[in-house]
Amino acid sequence: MAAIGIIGREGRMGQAIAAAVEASEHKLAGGADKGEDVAGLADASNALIDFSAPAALEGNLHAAIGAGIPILIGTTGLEDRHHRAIDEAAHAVPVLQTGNTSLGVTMLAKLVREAAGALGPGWDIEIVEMHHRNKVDAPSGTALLLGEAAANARGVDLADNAERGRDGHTGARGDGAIGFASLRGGTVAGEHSVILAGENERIVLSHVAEDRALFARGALTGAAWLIGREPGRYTMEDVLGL
Ligand SMILES: NC(=O)C1=CN([C@@H]2O[C@H](COP(=O)(O)OP(=O)(O)OC[C@H]3O[C@@H](n4cnc5c(N)ncnc54)[C@H](OP(=O)(O)O)[C@@H]3O)[C@@H](O)[C@H]2O)C=CC1
Ligand SMILES: O=C(O)C1=N[C@H](C(=O)O)C[C@H](O)C1
Repeated sequence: MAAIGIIGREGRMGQAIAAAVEASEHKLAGGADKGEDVAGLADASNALIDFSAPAALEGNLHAAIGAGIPILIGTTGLEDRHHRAIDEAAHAVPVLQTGNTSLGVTMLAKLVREAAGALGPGWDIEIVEMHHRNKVDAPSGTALLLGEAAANARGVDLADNAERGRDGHTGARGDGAIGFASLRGGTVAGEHSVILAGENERIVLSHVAEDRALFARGALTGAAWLIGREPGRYTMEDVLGL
């Protein structure tokens, strides 16, 4: 049994994770929200789960390092500097950062990698996502994760090939571009489609999250898996053995 600390405890995901902990063999060490004592929470926990905001990331990593415990980061909207901070922290403690903790999306990313690699850049890739009206970042972390999978399979940098937020007279899509489109509305937990468009045919690979409890269970599985590991940066593929 592990004591789990939740950063962003009062948020939508924080509440779902607390419910997942309640239903598991593990126990809740406590939670922290904006302005609260993350270092103290870390000292009382065997692992931290962070679903809060990018601005909180560096402090949360320091708290995990200070307590010598692993941290799973589900927060999205991260920038390059955040990823550098995660890489640095992973020298000291086990860290898992992912835009999506579900088994289904982890599998989808593998399928995207395989399809994008086999079909080559002649097939255009567009990634469409829809989320609830309160989501604050776009494209979603999952869309970017799927875009990374496609770019890796093609041996290119996503940053150099992404087309985000098209509007107005954009001109034709670039050769080898990976396009993103974001829809927001209602209570949608998370829907992602990766469209591979060739000559007169399309492949559409999709994932539908029916309830955010799914992400909460995945986050708890991941955090528990990290306990006792060597310092390093891990993925959901490592956790799920995919
Ligand atoms: N990886 C995955 O599988 C998933 C990732 N997510 C991501 O998780 C994050 C949270 O999503 P969601 O729960 O819907 O968002 P919410 O806005 O509902 O919750 C965020 C929580 O974090 C708190 N918070 C904000 N800033 C800080 C801070 N500096 N320190 C500590 N706590 C803080 C907020 O408090 P306050 O309201 O006071 O600001 C709030 O309680 C988002 O980035 C989202 O994209 C979501 C689902 C799945
Ligand atoms: O904010 C959300 O709700 C979600 N965020 C994650 C993302 O940005 O991909 C994962 C999930 O789709 C729900």
